[in-house]
Amino acid sequence: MAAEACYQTIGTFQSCSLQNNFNHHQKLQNNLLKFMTKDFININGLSSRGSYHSGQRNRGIIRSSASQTSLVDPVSSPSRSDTGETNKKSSEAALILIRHGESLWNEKNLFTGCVDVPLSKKGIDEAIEAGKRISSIPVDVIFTSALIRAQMTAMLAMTQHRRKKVPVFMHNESEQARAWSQVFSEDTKKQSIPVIASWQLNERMYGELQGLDKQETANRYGKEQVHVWRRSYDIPPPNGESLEMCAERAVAYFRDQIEPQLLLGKNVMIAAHGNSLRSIIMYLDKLTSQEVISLELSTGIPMLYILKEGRFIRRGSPAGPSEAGVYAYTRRLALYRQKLDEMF
Ligand SMILES: O=C(O)[C@H](O)COP(=O)(O)O
Repeated sequence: MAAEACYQTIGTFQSCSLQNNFNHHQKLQNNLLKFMTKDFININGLSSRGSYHSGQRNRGIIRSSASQTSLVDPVSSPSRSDTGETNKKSSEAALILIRHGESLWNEKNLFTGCVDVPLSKKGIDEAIEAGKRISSIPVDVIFTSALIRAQMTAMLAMTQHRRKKVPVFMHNESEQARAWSQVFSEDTKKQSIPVIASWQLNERMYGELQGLDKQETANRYGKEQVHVWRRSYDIPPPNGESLEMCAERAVAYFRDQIEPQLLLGKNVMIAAHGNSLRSIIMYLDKLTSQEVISLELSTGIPMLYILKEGRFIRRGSPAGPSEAGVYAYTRRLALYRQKLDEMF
């Protein structure tokens, strides 16, 4: 089916009120799954410049190797961990990436890097809005950085989640921390989402630029030099990290600690930073070092991937809590959302 007609089908699907018109929804859902096994339209996802921005509808077709065969085969059950099943290897999992909301130093246009500053009021609002946009997508475990702006973003976003599980920070920094933060109720554990903070997901360390005003720095060193420090792949700022160096730690952590969770069928949210996420997206989308330098991430915009049989398929950014189109991406997400509608 032509992409345009498929897009219109999604549009019709979105106009369907999921709560009270299940039969119509089911019929549309089946039709849509049929259509979307061929071409996938990236809704609100990558713009032509390779950036993720809110509210941008992109009718471009993104063909990934997986979507050229079947989009995502319907799976029988919603999130396995929701059904209490053991950690059996699953063929599919959702991955949500969110760059932290605006920080107080973003607001002042200061280089931040690994300096630990909180969100601004706007950043708090962005985090809550991001939470609304992913409120019906399953989350079984959250990874974040050691920096408060990413941690605040994760926690604020989860206040909007419909499943109402409680994110619980894991404290493994010492034996005593682990012992003193234990939970002794299996039921309570089932109603919790572990949050794991690691420095490997921190923003790139900006060295001697940290705390400097970006405009003043351009005035002092020249616009071109600052652009090279900010957006080259392998040239670090003075005594700081290059994107390549940031990618070495962030991608290694993703592959060692996060990807195994996804392969077990766990649905994951990562709340992190512009450059640590750019390096992870470089890995997920198999971007070259040339392609990644033009990738920009807005603060607080969630991005959805589906891991399907070992392949990451980009799904773009859910436009809003009622974005039925997101759930058309895979039957499993649609079933999860239907289960939430029944539960709450
Ligand atoms: O650390 C910072 O200053 C920002 O979060 C990211 O800055 P950049 O967009 O200049 O890499």
